[in-house]
Amino acid sequence: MVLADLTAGAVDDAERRAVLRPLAEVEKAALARPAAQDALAALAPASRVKIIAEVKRASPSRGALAEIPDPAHQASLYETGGASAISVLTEERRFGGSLADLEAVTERVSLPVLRKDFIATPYQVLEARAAGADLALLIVAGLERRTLEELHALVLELGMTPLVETHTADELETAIDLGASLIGVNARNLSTFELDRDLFGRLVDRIPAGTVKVAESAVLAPADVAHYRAAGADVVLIGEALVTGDPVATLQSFLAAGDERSTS
Ligand SMILES: O=P(O)(O)OC[C@@H](O)[C@@H](O)c1c[nH]c2ccccc12
Repeated sequence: MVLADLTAGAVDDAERRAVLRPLAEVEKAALARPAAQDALAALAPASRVKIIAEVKRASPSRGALAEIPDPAHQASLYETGGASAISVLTEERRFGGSLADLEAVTERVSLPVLRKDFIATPYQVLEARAAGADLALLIVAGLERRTLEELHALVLELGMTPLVETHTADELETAIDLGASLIGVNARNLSTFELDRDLFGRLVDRIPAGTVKVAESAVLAPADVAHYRAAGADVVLIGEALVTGDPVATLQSFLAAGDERSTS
């Protein structure tokens, strides 16, 4: 199973980092940071769709996407283009990211920043905060229930916002049980890499009012943003289209597409 491999690899890499930088040290750095931003407020439902713009060099399903020699510059273009938050892929093996990318981005932009990785240990959550992240991704499919609960609690304890990612009705139920305030539905199955752009629309009615709803992946054109917005997305998370095209112009056209009233 691919998701299990990705998670095992990410945990392995974190264990290697922990040899050089023990947990107590990272914890100290995490607690010394100024408070995390209120990402939930930044992503709250509004008259306009909001975008989490992702810094992403590659992916196992799409291969190499963009070099991104200066991730902080890329993120600052996202800020200029009207993004509401930034996502930084820190997984090294298949996505070509790093914690250094995350740190560079949090130093440069004033928007809330998400650590996008296969987080499965408290160490990785502490690393996220120590690097200045305001949000941390937790993928329901990749985690045992107890671990998910522990990590969710730790993210909150550190003042960050968990983005709880789901891909099935069962996973969504788990996210809701957890009390997640920010729930994502990923159109991409992380084990088969198949895409289902209509999944968000099929699951959205199960998400309780008061939860911020994020549609993740598969936005390549303005019409895809309009599609997710019409289905009820408060926020859309976009990577590939922003790293392969002009980030500012693309964001502006995507935000405008979200304004269009659906006729169906
Ligand atoms: O590049 P896209 O199709 O716009 O997708 C962005 C984002 O949703 C995707 O990178 C993603 C969603 N969930 C993840 C979990 C791990 C790694 C990556 C992801």
